[in-house]
Amino acid sequence: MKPTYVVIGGGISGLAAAYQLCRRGHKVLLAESSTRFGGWIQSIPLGDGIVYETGPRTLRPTGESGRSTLLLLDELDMTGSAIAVPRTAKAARRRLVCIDNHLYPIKTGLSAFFFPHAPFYVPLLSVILKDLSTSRKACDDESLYDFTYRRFGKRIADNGIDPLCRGVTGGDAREISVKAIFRPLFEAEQNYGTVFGGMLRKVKLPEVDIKFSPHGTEHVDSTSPSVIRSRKEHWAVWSVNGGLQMLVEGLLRSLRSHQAELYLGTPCQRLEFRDGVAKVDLGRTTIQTRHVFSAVPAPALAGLLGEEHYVLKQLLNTIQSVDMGVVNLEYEGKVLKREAFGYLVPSHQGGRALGTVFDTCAFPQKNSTILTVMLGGRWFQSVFGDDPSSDDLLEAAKEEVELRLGIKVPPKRYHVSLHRGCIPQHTVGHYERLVGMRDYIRDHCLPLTIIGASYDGISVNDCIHHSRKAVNELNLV
Ligand SMILES: Cc1cc2nc3c(=O)[nH]c(=O)nc-3n(C[C@H](O)[C@H](O)[C@H](O)COP(=O)(O)OP(=O)(O)OC[C@H]3O[C@@H](n4cnc5c(N)ncnc54)[C@H](O)[C@@H]3O)c2cc1C
Ligand SMILES: C=Cc1c2[nH]c(c1C)Cc1[nH]c(c(CCC(=O)O)c1C)Cc1[nH]c(c(C)c1CCC(=O)O)Cc1[nH]c(c(C)c1C=C)C2
Repeated sequence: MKPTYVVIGGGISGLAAAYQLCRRGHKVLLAESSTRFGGWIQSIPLGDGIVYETGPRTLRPTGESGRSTLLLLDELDMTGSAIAVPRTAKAARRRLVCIDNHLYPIKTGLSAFFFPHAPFYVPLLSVILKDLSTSRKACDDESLYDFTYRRFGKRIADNGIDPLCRGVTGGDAREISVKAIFRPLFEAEQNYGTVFGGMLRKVKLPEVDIKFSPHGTEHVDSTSPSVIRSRKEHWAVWSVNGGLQMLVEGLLRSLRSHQAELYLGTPCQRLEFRDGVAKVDLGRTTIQTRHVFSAVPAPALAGLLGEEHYVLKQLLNTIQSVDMGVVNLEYEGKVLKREAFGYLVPSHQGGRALGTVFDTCAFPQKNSTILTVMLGGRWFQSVFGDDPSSDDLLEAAKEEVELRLGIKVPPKRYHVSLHRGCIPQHTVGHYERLVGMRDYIRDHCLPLTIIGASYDGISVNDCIHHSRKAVNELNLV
């Protein structure tokens, strides 16, 4: 009889790992502490066909991990359920930055190249020249802000990179590792001296793509119908009909058909390792397994380990996450003056919002306009205190859309979420600490694999890709 492998955490990372284990013919037990699967992926259907996303909403089709998710969609027989925004659509292309309550599109055309425009106020040509004339600083890592300030100048760092970082990590570019967002740019400087020079050489040498890849080169099948479709139709971003939760449902269907044991309301309470066997304490029962996949946030895993693993616990506890208020606002008819993906607010503008997504520009829903205001992030405590109410968050979101978008009418419906610790912060030195964690696990022969947004990337694509890769790379019996 085959041994049962245990996965703890039923977010997308845990589900993807369990799915891959099942595909490889293994028996799986998946334990999730909450009352639902999906983790931060949560789509709320309102009954009349309208769906709100309270977590992720768009996926990129490109890159190794982007193609992994498309391949998964095909494997789940869900090829037809993808909904996509082409690169030519304003809802994908136009990303706005808010400065002094004005919304400026980030221009990349010829005029932006030669003439200064808000929000950068410098021609892009001078940004390139600054990079080409700045000498290399050899280092293992640097903050995203310091890197871009040094190579591209203050305006790009303050009005481009700082808001971009808020719009991806909810965090502060002065703390986030450049490798978390711009690893190819960082490596271009380290390997070739300048970013633009390095990127040009990368274009000429296809194998450099492999070198830049932070996590190896697993082949993803490019004959996948969804990958082919995404290229033919020039997808910029995509989602799933009915919301990203449908991807979770697809994985669950497959897991059930493989007789995986799926437990909700079952927190792992302790993890012990002895003689190459893991003891997983699930409260009601304790399971012994040859290998456990931890897909819970890093500090949650630290809390499960005994003091004998003090060094690993300390490393895991360095990966802290930020809190976010997410407020979905729905209006009757069209209330936006222009189509766009949404806007971001640089940190130097202060305020409580990180930015707002114009959901229905990308994916129209009936006659409604749906906006999602993202609040707080790294600044959550300082702007909302310890314990804001849903009303506080709703008021902050309504004030935000009135101030920046001129929307004075009350929303027809809304949904408020307070996501505690929702986005892990990959701060300067993260990837070196990650090596330390994996070395510890290997050197102590722990039958443990760490997967999830805390480690190798926060996007849904990265979570899926690295979970499946982790299963493939292990020599399981
Ligand atoms: C508001 C928001 C917007 C986002 N937007 C995007 C986007 O547009 N595109 C994109 O690609 N990504 C986006 N992301 C990021 C992405 O959604 C997450 O990084 C990803 O879903 C994390 O998945 P995970 O499975 O690694 O972790 P989680 O979703 O955190 O799952 C971990 C699971 O472990 C469970 N757990 C915790 N402790 C225990 C325990 N002791 N025992 C058992 N179970 C336990 C938790 O309940 C949870 O279900 C967004 C995230 C947020 C919060
Ligand atoms: C305003 C805050 C946030 C918005 N989305 C997120 C936050 C914190 C979370 C988030 N968004 C994306 C990812 C995945 C990153 C990835 O590597 O794919 C996460 C964790 C997608 C994303 N959002 C923006 C960009 C540039 C990306 C990368 C993929 C893509 O190009 O689409 C920018 C952005 N985020 C938000 C807005 C309003 C916005 C731009 C206007 C909301």
